[in-house]
Amino acid sequence: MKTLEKVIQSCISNGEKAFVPYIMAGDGGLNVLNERLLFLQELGVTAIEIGIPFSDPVADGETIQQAGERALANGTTLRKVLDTLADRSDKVTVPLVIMTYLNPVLAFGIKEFVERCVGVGVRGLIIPDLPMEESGMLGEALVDVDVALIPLVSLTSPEDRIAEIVSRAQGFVYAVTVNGITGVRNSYSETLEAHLERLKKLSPVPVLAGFGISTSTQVVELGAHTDGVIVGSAIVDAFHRDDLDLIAELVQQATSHIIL
Ligand SMILES: O=P(O)(O)OC[C@@H](O)[C@@H](O)c1c[nH]c2ccccc12
Repeated sequence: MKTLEKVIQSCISNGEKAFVPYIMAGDGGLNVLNERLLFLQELGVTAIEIGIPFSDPVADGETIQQAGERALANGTTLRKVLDTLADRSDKVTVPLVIMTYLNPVLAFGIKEFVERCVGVGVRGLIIPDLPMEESGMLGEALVDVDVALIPLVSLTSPEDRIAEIVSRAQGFVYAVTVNGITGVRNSYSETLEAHLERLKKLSPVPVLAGFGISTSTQVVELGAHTDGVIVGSAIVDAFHRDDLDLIAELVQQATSHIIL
C-alpha cells in the first residue's frame, strides 16, 4: 500500500475523517509555498493538494483560475514548483499531492516528471484531464514508486465505469460532488449522498469528496458519507486575502467535527 493511502487509512482507523486542503503553487509567490505547507500541516491536515498553474484550466472556477493567473504572472512553472518543494524543511512531513493538467507533465516528460516527484517526496498525483483509458502511460511509470495516481469519479459516471476506475485507484478516489467546475456552492444534488455511499461500497481505497465544499457545515455533511473531504477555493481565497485565521478556523472546526 502506498504512503498516501496508509496515512488516510490510519486516520480512518482512529475514527477520524481525512481533511485535504488545496493550494495554488506560486500564488503569492513561490517563496511562500513552503511556509504555507508548514502552516497547514501544523493545523493538522491529513495531506495537501498543490495545484500547478496552467493556462487552460478547464476544470477550474473563477477563484482558482485567478489564483492560477497570478501564479503564472509571477513566473511559476512545474519545474520551479518541484525545485521549491525540494528545498522545504524536514519539518514538512505531511503527504503532498500534485494536481496538474496533463500538458505540463507531457512537456516535462513523463519519466523525468515521475523521477522528480519521487525525488522530492510527492506522494500522489491528480490529473483531471487524463482519461482512464489513457492513464496507463503514467500508471506504468508509477507501479514501483510511492506515488499514487488518484482518479476522479464524477456524478455522471456509469456504474460499470465507476467499478473499473475504483479497481485501479491508488491513494484515494476523488469523488467530484458537482457537475461542473471548482468553486464555492450553496447546495448539492439530491442524489449526491446515495452516489457517495455507493462509491464507498464499491471502492477498495478511501473515498474523499471535493468541489464546492467551503464551510465547516458542508465538511461535516459530506464527511458523513465519505472518508474525508477536499477544500480548494475557500482556502485559496483566504490565503489570497491573508486571512490565516479563517483557514485555521475552517480546518479546526472541520477536524474537530468530523471525528465519528
Ligand atoms: O475549489 P473547490 O470547489 O473547493 O474544489 C476543490 C479543488 O479546488 C481542488 O481539488 C482542485 C482544484 N483544481 C482542480 C481541478 C480538477 C480536480 C480538482 C481540482
